[in-house]
Amino acid sequence: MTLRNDISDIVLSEEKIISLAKSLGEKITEDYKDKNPLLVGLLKGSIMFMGDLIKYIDTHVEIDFMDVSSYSGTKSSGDVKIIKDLNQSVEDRHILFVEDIIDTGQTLNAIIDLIEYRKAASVEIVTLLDKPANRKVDVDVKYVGTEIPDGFVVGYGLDFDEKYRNLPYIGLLKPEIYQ
Ligand SMILES: O=P(O)(O)OC[C@H]1O[C@H](OP(=O)(O)OP(=O)(O)O)[C@H](O)[C@@H]1O
Ligand code: HPA
Ligand SMILES: [Mg+2]
Repeated sequence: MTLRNDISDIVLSEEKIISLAKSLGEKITEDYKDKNPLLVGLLKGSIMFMGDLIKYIDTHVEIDFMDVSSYSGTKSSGDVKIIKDLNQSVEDRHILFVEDIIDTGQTLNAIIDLIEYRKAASVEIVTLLDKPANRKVDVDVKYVGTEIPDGFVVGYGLDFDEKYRNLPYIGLLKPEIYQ
């Protein structure tokens, strides 16, 4: 048995992910020229997307990470825990959050309030995946790779119970794996 056996459909191939990262990177390059933005990846899901995205940004950027978590299995507890905070001040910095997926919206909603309170010059979000069907709180997302329908996806950083992050594509997890 391979990991592929647990996936019913490939939602985004490796090639498609790279082409989305490239077009998002080009837009970000235009919008952030000479602003030296701080790209903040939310661990752990954003690891692969951060790595690919920054290759296509052709202006100076800095990167940092926050570790936040609210999921147990396929369900958000709604309680967003900060496990690791930023290593630096965001005051007067242009902050761009880098996310793998926006689902209920609760993770970013909680973190954006905190970063605005810390007096960032601007705060925007880039996400590879947007799953609007499941939204519980509104989040204003400036850069979206692609929208996906409802269903629990894994791979390319996204997990189910810490597994499947290492798949090089985004796949729909078979319901029998988590039910
Ligand atoms: O919009 P939401 O419903 O809040 O879901 C999105 C968040 O959930 C996942 O993180 P998770 O809490 O599973 O932590 P992880 O990145 O370490 O897997 C994902 O990586 C996003 O950060
Ligand atoms: O569909 C998903 N898959 C993995 N992690 C997630 N976190 C929010 N939604 C998802
Ligand atoms: Mg997770």
